[in-house]
This record gives sequence, C-alpha cells and structure tokens, in this order.
Amino acid sequence: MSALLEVAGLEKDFGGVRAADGLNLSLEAGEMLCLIGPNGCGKTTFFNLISGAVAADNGKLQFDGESLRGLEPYQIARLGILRKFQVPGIYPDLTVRENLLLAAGGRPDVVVTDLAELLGLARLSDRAEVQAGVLAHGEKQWLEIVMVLAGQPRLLLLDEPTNGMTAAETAATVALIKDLHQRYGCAFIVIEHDMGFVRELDCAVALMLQGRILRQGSFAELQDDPLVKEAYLGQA
Ligand SMILES: Nc1ncnc2c1ncn2[C@@H]1O[C@H](COP(=O)(O)OP(=O)(O)OP(=O)(O)O)[C@@H](O)[C@H]1O
Repeated sequence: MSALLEVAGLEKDFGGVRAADGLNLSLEAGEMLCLIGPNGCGKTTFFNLISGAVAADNGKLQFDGESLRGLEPYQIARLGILRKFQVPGIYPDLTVRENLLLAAGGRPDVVVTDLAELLGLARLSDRAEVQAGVLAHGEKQWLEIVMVLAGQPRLLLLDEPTNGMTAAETAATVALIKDLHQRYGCAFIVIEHDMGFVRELDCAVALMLQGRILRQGSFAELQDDPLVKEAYLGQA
C-alpha cells in the first residue's frame, strides 16, 4: 500500500531561491510529523505546494495515490488536506459555537456527534456562546484548530500553532493536538520552532534545510544529531 502523502524530487524556484530543492517525504495515513528547520528553509513553501497555493516546478506530489500537481486549492481541500495558518482565521462577530457550525458546513452529522466533544477538547465548552473575537489568543487558536478538524481532514497542516502563546497555552495545545490525533486518526504535519513543544508532541520529526528534508527520526534521535545542532539549534 502506498503512503498517504508521497513527495519525491519536489522543486520550487523563486527567481533563483530554491525553496524546494529535491524534497522527499513520505507520510502514512494517521501519522503525525513535526517539520522543523531554520527561517527561510522552505517549510511554509512546502505547505503552499501541498495545499496548491503555489505550483511546483518539478517532482512528485501525490496524496492517496493521486497527483496534487495542477489542482486548485479547493480541489485539494476536497481531497481532505486542510490547513491552519499562523494567524487565527475565525469570525470574530460570531459565537464560538457558530464558528464551529460554519466550519462543519454541509456536514451536520459531524456537528451533531462531535460539536460538544470538539468544544471540550479545545477547552471552550463554557465559552460556546461567547463572541469569538473576545477569546484570548490561545483560545482563538484552539477554536480554529477544531474548526479545521470539523472539516474532517485526512491530512491536517498546522503552521506554528503555538506562535505567540504562553507556556501554559502551549502545553494545552500539545494536549489538544494529541487528543485530536488519537480520537480522529487523521495525519498531521506541524511546522514548529518551539523545541519544547516538539519534544512534548512526541512524534516523528523532520529537519528541513535549504529546501530539502535532511533528517527524519524521533526527537531523541534528532536532538543529538550534529547536523541538527549546527543547522537549527546553533549548538554544534
Ligand atoms: N512567493 C514567494 N516569492 C518569492 N520568494 C519566496 C516566496 N515564498 C517563499 N519565498 C522564499 O523562499 C524561501 C523559503 O521561504 P519559506 O517561507 O518557505 O521558509 P520557512 O522555512 O517557512 O521560513 P519561516 O520559518 O521564517 O517561516 C525564502 O528565501 C523565501 O524568501
């Protein structure tokens, strides 16, 4: 059986900047992966390529055996690849519940069975009738994460979900992502700079450098790798 996401030799050049330079990655259904790497190494471009926001120049980019190349973002979303950006994309004037209902639009079955559970996992049960705009930063991020989940992704892309969070919010975010992964079983790729978060998430880690995945393994394996220290942590 082929992997859920199969990337081989993927290339993207921005006027001489090789943001993807022969990128290889394989992700199984239900697998969770943290993508780490220094600023400008190509992590966001990789998400842009997967989600169809930018077109690849060359290479293989397959999801569940089907090529994503040439597809529009909405077509890719329909295949089950959903993405959460760094900035919360919520509707501030609607209540938390209304935001979630909207996110699950066209899928009332999801709402009936999972709305309360999703609100609970996001620690928003007692905030359901509050306008989303008044939520704390961390709460907005949790709301959007469960909103994306309500769209029933098979692969969920999270770009720096803990950006701007307090330590307590970051710890709660780890718990939320682990809970969602366990209960809903979709695959995750999480871009993150916070190594404490990466360690706590306790999943496979991939190091990207200059448009390529140079290492893949557990956090323990990668943290002792000289290349990781030199390239990313600056501790070699
Ligand atoms: N649309 C674009 N046009 C031109 N250059 C781009 C574009 N998108 C990305 N780049 C360049 O490609 C390289 C990779 O950028 P990218 O944003 O993917 O890195 P990143 O690893 O996500 O960085 P960060 O951790 O800072 O978000 C950078 O040199 C960036 O300037």
